[in-house]
Amino acid sequence: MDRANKPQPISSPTTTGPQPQVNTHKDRVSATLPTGDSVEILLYGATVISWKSNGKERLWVSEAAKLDGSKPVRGGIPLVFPCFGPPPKDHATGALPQHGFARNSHWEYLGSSSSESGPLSKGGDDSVKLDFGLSSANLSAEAKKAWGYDFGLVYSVTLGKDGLQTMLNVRNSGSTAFDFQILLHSYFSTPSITRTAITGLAGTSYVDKVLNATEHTESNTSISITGEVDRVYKSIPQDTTSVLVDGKPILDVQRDNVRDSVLWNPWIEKAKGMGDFEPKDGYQKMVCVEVGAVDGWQKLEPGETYEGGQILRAY
Ligand SMILES: O=P(O)(O)OC[C@H]1O[C@@H](O)[C@H](O)[C@@H](O)[C@@H]1O
Repeated sequence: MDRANKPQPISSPTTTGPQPQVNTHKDRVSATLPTGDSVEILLYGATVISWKSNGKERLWVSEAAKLDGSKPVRGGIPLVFPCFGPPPKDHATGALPQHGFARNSHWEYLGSSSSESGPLSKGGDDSVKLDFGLSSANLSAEAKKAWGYDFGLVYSVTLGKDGLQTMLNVRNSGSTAFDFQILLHSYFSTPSITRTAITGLAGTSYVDKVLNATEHTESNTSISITGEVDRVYKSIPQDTTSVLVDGKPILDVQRDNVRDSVLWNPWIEKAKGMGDFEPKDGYQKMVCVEVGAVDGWQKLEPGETYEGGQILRAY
């Protein structure tokens, strides 16, 4: 599929040269580059549960997160598909749980491809791409009953020396068109929420779920988080949303073929209400910037594919 404005990939994996290290375990896959940067993905939900760059963990995962497949992971990068939030009851996704079934389905590891174009000291662009698949054929009976379309998802997680790319490819493999939404529900780690700001959303309209889903326009070039935040920014003109600490960027989140983003921090009361959110003051150490296509629905005709995702760059 050709896309206008397709960002440069973080590196281009080839099949030649020595391979970065990939380890597969019963319930997860991890990869490490010669730089020491690493990524770990749980097969349950194809949830990225760790991304280390320059020696630092960049994702926040609750200490009480369930990693045993009993519920979606509270932290990392859960995948939201085919509906975001509680689905409208009169929609084809209406019988699905909040955020759909992708984050609580068992995905298949499809394999890896990697590259090493030169020594790191000379700027080699080592990268490794890990692919995960989920299709209607291996969906739980419950999810199948609630959303009976034929589909194939391939989720590609590419770790490069310059960042992490996560892309979801959706294919309609049936004979009926379907509507869907996607969202990469990334929980980023920050040393202190009071020192954190978000940029790259100015001038964008958003739905504020904390204020009865009313619509507003973002007037701040730099957004501080001083209480519960749950906003859906729509059709964002800028490509990149950044997380800053003490005024300096620690992370860029670049949208690829998706135009919306959710900004979420549960703050004190909501964190208290979530059994799997620990420590309770952990809201001070995380912020969710969730890129996706959640304003309205994407429609896929039989045989069509859609691809969208993000490139994360850490500083
Ligand atoms: O508790 P869940 O289902 O993981 O959802 C967490 C949050 O996810 C965000 O994407 C939603 O905008 C919030 O409304 C929601 O509370």
